[in-house]
Amino acid sequence: MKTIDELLAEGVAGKRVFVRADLNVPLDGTTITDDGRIRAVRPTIARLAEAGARVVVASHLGRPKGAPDPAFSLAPAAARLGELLGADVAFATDTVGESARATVAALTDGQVAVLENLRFNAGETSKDDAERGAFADQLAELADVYVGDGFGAVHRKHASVYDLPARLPHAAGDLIATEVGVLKKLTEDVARPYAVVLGGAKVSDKLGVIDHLLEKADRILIGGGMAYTFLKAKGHEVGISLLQEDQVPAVQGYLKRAEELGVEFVLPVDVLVAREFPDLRTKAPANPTTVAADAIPADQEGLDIGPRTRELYAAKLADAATVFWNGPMGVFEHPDYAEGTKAVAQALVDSDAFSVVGGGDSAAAVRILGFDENAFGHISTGGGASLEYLEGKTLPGLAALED
Ligand SMILES: Nc1ncnc2c1ncn2[C@@H]1O[C@H](COP(=O)(O)OP(=O)(O)O)[C@@H](O)[C@H]1O
Ligand SMILES: O=C(OP(=O)(O)O)[C@H](O)COP(=O)(O)O
Repeated sequence: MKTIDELLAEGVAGKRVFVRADLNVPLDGTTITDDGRIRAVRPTIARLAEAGARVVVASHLGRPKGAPDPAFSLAPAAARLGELLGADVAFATDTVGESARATVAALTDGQVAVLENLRFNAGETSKDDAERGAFADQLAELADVYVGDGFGAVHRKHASVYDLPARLPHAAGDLIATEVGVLKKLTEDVARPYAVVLGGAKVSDKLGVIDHLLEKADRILIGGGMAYTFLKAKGHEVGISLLQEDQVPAVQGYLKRAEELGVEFVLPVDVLVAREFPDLRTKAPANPTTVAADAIPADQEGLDIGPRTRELYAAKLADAATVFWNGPMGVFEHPDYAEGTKAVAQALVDSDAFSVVGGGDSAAAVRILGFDENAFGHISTGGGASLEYLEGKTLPGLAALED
């Protein structure tokens, strides 16, 4: 892959450089609750701008349905990027339309613009090659050079990630270079015991990676929304908790194979439950109750691991030499459900293990809950992306950057 250093050596002054970033930051209304992903890509954008490029930054935010939706606007992220760069950042109110074309045409050397959310266009995520290609053609008109630096999205075969770099001279940004450098070590030479902690809400996306992790990890700890499909697979009722019913047979297969391979699966022994999902805006008290993991009431939802599970997980992480963690243990955005995630973060801080925390929300959780980023081996901007990298899969957004 061509690096930013090589690109700068060739000269970018006056060129329109398209930077595919991952500015998918957590928002409370229009307030960014954690700007880690913007800070992570800032150096690449700054270096290009300082070298006189006309930088066109593009990203997705959330999962809008292929049409404009103000709740998923990138305007707050563009404003924050401007603050971090200490420069005016222009914002196009569409992605490939009149506003984008005019905004890019008005850029002078060294200036930065952000386009509106790529996923406001159905072509971005389409499974149809022609539809994605047509959108990539429109994006290609806005740039002379492509820089891939949205590590969190490199596992997505999307127009801006996969099809666009095929249409323009391309290079990998500094963030992708750093992320791949750290994760590569975990695939080559991992100190044991190697523990993997999985949680979060993107259950269907991430259950599949377990199949491969069984070959790599010594211990797999399951929490967050992921836990309930496992508890169901063990024959327990999970009430109205997040459940991937169609994956239950696959999970039963993982549990069986783990036993055969001598991989230890650690599941919650107790959970915090409530009748309703908490209000994340008002943070009104949720008054959860603690129940055994095999006694979740039919009308209640599991929203965090319980106190006995916190202790169990801390003990299972204490003697690990390597830990990879993706996915919060509970709905950490609400204080009543943050203790499980805090306990795992604290266990990593306390242990001597080399720890990698990956994922937009997991990385945000660690910072929002007050932990020092430097207490972890590496905080990755990608959850699904790093899991699929560790799985050994060819990631579309990395393959597309090869020479
Ligand atoms: N038991 C649960 N039920 C529903 N959502 C959960 C549960 N536990 C955690 N979550 C949610 O998971 C989200 C993060 O999941 P995910 O996107 O998979 O992680 P990451 O961004 O770190 O890869 C958080 O917003 C959190 O509130
Ligand atoms: O947040 C992201 O991934 P992550 O939650 O796995 O870290 C990326 O921005 C990718 O988003 P997507 O999972 O909607 O494609």
